Amino acid sequence: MMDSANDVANMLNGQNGHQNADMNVDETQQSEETQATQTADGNSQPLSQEEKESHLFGSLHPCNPAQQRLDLWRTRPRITIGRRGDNDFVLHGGKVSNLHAEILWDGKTDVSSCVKIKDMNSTNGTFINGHRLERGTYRILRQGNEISFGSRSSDNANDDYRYMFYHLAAGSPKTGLYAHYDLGPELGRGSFAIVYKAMSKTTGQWYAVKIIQESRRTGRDDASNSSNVNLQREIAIMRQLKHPNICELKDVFICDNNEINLVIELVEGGDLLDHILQGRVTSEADARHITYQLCDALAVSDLYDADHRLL
Ligand SMILES: Nc1ncnc2c1ncn2[C@@H]1O[C@H](COP(=O)(O)OP(=O)(O)OP(=O)(O)O)[C@@H](O)[C@H]1O
Repeated sequence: MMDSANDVANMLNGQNGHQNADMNVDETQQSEETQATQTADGNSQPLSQEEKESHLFGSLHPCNPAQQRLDLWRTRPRITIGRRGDNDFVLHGGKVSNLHAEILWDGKTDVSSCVKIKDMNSTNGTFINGHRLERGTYRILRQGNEISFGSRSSDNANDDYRYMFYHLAAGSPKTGLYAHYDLGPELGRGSFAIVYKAMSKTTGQWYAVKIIQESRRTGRDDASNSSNVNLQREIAIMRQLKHPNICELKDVFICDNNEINLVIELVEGGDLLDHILQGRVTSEADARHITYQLCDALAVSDLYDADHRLL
């Protein structure tokens, strides 16, 4: 059982060479030297940060320099946090409840890896990015979320138990969508897909990523040969479609779990339907202009015999 945040940090420094925010330069250098792998010719090579942290599913980095970094070990997928001594992490703040929150990891080490936090009916609340969780409820913890155990009091700087969450279980992806794109907020949902705003890691340019689940598209979990052939055909057609009123397909990723990720041109400004419902199409001339653009795009897609539902 880990007794306190300090004990955990000390243990990590001693046994695993993990660095605290307040570790001095000499100690840091020494820790990097001791964390080396032996190559065949006897030379040692420093471990990458990812290798050094391969025993962790996440870590909590304090915003308050008086606090220690909290490392979340893979061997302990359920971690309790609170003021009482029997918690995995003991935080002594006046606004921290005896049992304040728990953090749960689903044990996965690929991009589907998920970490969640539960507020354990704390008196002063658990906050994610400044928003208080309802007592006893859960949230998914995402990379970069700020977690606060109890609200920060303005008159006592030490009573600041805010931490930045790092999700380490999945490592950095080497292939697939997540190797090339960082996903941003959800843009919307359709019958088959959830669409996210996404940024190319190489160019910094924004796109829309349509994540299509096989089960939503075909009603089955496994991809049949015929549905795969149809999909490949549709993708081939979409790649060829070039029209100012059709979002250009930039990239396609087909995952092992039959999920399909389409990276397409981002169109900002919202849905046409919302536009109409909000009364922003006011004149016949507006309606004519929109209808013309729709028909023009459909005419081009018809030339390729494309499936309009996928467009
Ligand atoms: N290229 C894009 N740029 C910006 N937002 C998009 C883009 N594509 C889709 N969206 C948003 O995502 C939502 C879902 O899109 P999707 O294409 O999956 O479904 P749909 O065409 O709206 O509905 P259905 O699947 O029922 O035909 C859209 O309503 C829109 O808000």
